[in-house]
Amino acid sequence: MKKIGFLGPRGTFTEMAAKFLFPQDERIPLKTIPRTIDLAFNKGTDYAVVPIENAIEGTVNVTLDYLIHQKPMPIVGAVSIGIAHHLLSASRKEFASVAPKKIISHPQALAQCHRFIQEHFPDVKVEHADSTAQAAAWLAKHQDDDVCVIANREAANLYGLSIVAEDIHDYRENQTRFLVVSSGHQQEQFVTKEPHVGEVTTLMITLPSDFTGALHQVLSAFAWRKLNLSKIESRPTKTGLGNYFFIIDVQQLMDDVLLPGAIAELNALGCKVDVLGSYYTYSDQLTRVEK
Ligand SMILES: O=C(O)C(=O)C[C@]1(C(=O)O)C=C[C@@H](O)C=C1
Repeated sequence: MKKIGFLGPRGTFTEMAAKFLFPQDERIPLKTIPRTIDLAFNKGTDYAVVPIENAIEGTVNVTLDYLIHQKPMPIVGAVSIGIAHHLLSASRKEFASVAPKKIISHPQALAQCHRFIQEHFPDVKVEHADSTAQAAAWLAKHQDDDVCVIANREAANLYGLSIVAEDIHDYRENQTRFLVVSSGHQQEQFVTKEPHVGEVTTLMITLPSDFTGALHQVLSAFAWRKLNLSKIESRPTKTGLGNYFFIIDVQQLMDDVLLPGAIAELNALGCKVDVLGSYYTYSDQLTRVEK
């Protein structure tokens, strides 16, 4: 049995992702995303499951930055999970009579429900929690009728809270992608019964200095080889204003010819290229049953 660290407590979306890929393994809830990554880095777990990107709100910067700048570890898998947010209260009420003074949740969840909050509770104080389930656990403990939290159905059930508004995320097709990173402790590739839905190699590309047409040249190394890209993102190197690197997802596993050729071409241009991982992707959309 493997040890899988995830952003806890029980009832987070990250737990759903970890359970989907590792239903039989020991899942260990951690308080924050950095702590989840730290424990795997220090070989306290075999794998960490961490959110990386949401369809509405974009990149989970803390995950990306922490993995790149603090604790680099190979990405060995990714899974997309359908995300449905609900408004929860300590006591059962009609939505019309819900009048919280405060709404608590994870910043990503609050951002994904921004329009709902603006429309129904424009003057209510919004407070950040380490995770959606952590906000739910707090409300279960404090039974405060002036507070609502945003979390999933699993958290409502686990912590005995009532759903006072369902599906409050601003866009219907809401999904979050989670990465599986390896402590390098066991074999890097993990085994799952789920069929994979895609293949990705994630590259981090640092340009030598800002030169004209740099991004164009980087992209053409992939384009003429017909290497399909599914994501390109720039993040600050944190070495000074205007210094960026690119994270690029190529839609295939590392091979012997095309990707090494593209990397050699980028190296010849003076770019530094790090392979952050080459892995299968999974999705719960094939198997998910709407509740
Ligand atoms: O708070 C949770 O339940 C999480 O698993 C974190 C997280 C995130 O960081 O994006 C995961 C999925 C949703 O996008 C909202 C929150």
